[in-house]
Amino acid sequence: MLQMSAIDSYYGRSHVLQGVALEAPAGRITAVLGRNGTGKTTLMKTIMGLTDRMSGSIRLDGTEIGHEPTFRRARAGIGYVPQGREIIPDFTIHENILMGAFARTDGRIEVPALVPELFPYLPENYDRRGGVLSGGQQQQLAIARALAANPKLLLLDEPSEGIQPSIVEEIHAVIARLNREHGLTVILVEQNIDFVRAVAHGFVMLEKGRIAACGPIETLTDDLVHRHMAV
Ligand SMILES: Nc1ncnc2c1ncn2[C@@H]1O[C@H](COP(=O)(O)OP(=O)(O)OP(=O)(O)O)[C@@H](O)[C@H]1O
Repeated sequence: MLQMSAIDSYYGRSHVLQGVALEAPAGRITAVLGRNGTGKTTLMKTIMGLTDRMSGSIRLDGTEIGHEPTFRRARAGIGYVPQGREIIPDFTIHENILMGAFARTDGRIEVPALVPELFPYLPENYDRRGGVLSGGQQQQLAIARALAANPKLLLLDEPSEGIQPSIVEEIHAVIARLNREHGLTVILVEQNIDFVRAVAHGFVMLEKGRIAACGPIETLTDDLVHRHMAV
């Protein structure tokens, strides 16, 4: 589905990703791991075209998209749930979800059928403003907004960050369902190794902007986790 090779990515003069390669096969969950500040969010932003500059190749189903503007990447089928969620606080739940639908190519500005099924809270509270929701509700909303674009590849940047544990489990269950029942390909930045081992098929481990290790999830050893993730 997505193949990145020889990726260098920059913010101004800051050279963050250095020679990164990643393969996210269709129908699979690929986890992006590593310590804070090592470039995980930059990797997601690079896929969306949101860093200042990059070189290298990003192919989506064989088509080079690495030099396309962000909106074309969204239209090509990449949904993005950013770190911190970036909900528009003054927009209602309904309006926030519909924002995602503008990336659809068929012009259907509507809430996808999947949303009430996965997140019943959202349609029951369409008129509430995004800014008054809890962290967990905002995360649900951010995922619903990404789904409204009908993506084939979903990028999730630390979806459990800053959310109370009981809600984290719900979010994790939704991610597993989106992949297993709905066939969505996922790239997931996640610190919870137990969850990663339970749902992911493959991983890349970043260290200071480079790939320190990658492979099938069975090869994510405790040693690798301790070496590259322990503080
Ligand atoms: N907008 C920016 N301008 C300049 N440097 C940035 C910018 N955003 C991030 N960086 C730098 O790039 C490096 C990688 O940051 P990034 O946010 O990708 O890491 P991360 O692995 O996602 O960390 P975290 O888990 O804390 O989110 C860090 O050194 C950070 O300071």
